Amino acid sequence: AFLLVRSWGWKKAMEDIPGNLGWPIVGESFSFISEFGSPAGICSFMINRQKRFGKVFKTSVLGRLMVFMTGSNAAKILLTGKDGMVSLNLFYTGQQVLGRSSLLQTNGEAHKRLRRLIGEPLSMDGLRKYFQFINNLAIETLDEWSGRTIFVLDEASTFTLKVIGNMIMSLEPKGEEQEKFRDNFKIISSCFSSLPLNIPGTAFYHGMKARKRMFEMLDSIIEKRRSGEICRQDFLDSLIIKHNKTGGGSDEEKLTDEQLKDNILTLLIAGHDTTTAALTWLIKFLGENPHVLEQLRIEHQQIQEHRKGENLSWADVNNLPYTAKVLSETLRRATILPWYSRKAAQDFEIGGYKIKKGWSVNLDVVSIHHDATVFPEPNKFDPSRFEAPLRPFSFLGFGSGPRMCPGINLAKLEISVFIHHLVCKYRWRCLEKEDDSVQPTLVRMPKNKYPIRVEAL
Ligand code: HEM
Repeated sequence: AFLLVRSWGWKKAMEDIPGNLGWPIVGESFSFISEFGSPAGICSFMINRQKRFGKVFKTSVLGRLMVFMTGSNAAKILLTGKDGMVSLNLFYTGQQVLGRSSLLQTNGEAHKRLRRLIGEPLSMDGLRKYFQFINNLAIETLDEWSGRTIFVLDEASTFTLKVIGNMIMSLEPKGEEQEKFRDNFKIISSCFSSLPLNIPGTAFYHGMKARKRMFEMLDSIIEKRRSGEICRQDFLDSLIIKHNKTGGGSDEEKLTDEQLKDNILTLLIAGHDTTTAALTWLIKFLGENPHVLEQLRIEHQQIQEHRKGENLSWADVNNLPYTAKVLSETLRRATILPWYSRKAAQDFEIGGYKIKKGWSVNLDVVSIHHDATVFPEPNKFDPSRFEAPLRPFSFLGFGSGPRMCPGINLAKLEISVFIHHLVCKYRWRCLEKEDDSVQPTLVRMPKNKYPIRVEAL
């Protein structure tokens, strides 16, 4: 009765917001699910409603009343608004998969504390020790591409999973443990956007089973680390040694086993698909824009000439101005996370619209990244847009504010190293005609997985 009364009250409060709340209870869930599979993927639902109602509209999906809005003012309020005004909004499946202690499900002081603990090993200093592993893995991976036809998306996925598996828990890139880790991770990741039906046969059911297996694997690794049987200087060790509840020191800085495991899974999920998608789009955009590829190649070949055949160094990777612009333009043009979702924790107002506590508010980032007043000819791939400083909140590739991506340095490192070896040693041609269709997933990725034929230069 409470839910019905509340829902009726909200519907009334939403009267001034354009849009359609669909059928009672199910709302517009069926359209949302069916439009997922269209060429524009998850964005299709939003774009179609914007055509009918404008950039601000309401809807109801999977039992949630939602408002979509866009613009730098809305971005500023939603992403950096005063403490406790909004929280991150995950669908039920995401909440169950990541666990209640996940960074994505904590707010306020608890969130700040977790960010601090996680942020340390992901800082530039903390990442330095993984550079050699990433460099060697990029060289090996690309060696295997040469003379073959490959799907970039699949290969990028294997590369980024090996990097993050090694960084977090020193997993070897080959072998039985890597295979098991990969299989479980794939099942968990694909259930993330599935329907919340936990019954045998469904993706969600398989995902939760795979999560259990992944946690058993983590338990056994944590046990070995604690007993001193194995000691590695990786992400897991840094959290176990400094922050585990069984160790000494103040409890303020400690993590329970549940927090440890939920957050390792959170980093895997949040860091894998995003970096895979970014690397794949970047290679695709380079293939479609030969003049950008040429300019990028010059930046990387200059490093090679300068080092006279010696390997890429840590200092080189941190000084790649054109590569940084190419990555930003990739994230703008592809906008791999099309909207950032928040739940109002109190009543507030944006652009004259009254938002009530409990509503979901989605910030449409696609429109922000394609605003022709900031990015003329928005569909053109042009890294020179990032030469001059941009208006605040006009580029949100890694988000902004307290929830800004903590994996930004790792993502940039992986992508820069990989691209260095790719453009210095190889050329490639796409085996299909240009197509911007995307997969039916939350993170936007090319539908055709970008099939290419690779040759040594
Ligand atoms: C190119 C690759 C990546 C992109 C484009 C990306 C993008 C983003 C964006 C836009 C957000 C903020 C979303 C929001 O405000 O709702 C975010 C948050 C997050 N990202 Fe990334 N990310 C990338 C790589 C990574 C990596 C490698 C990791 C981990 C190792 C990671 C971990 C996270 C986590 C844990 C959050 C949540 C932060 C919080 O709630 O405080 N990301 N990412």
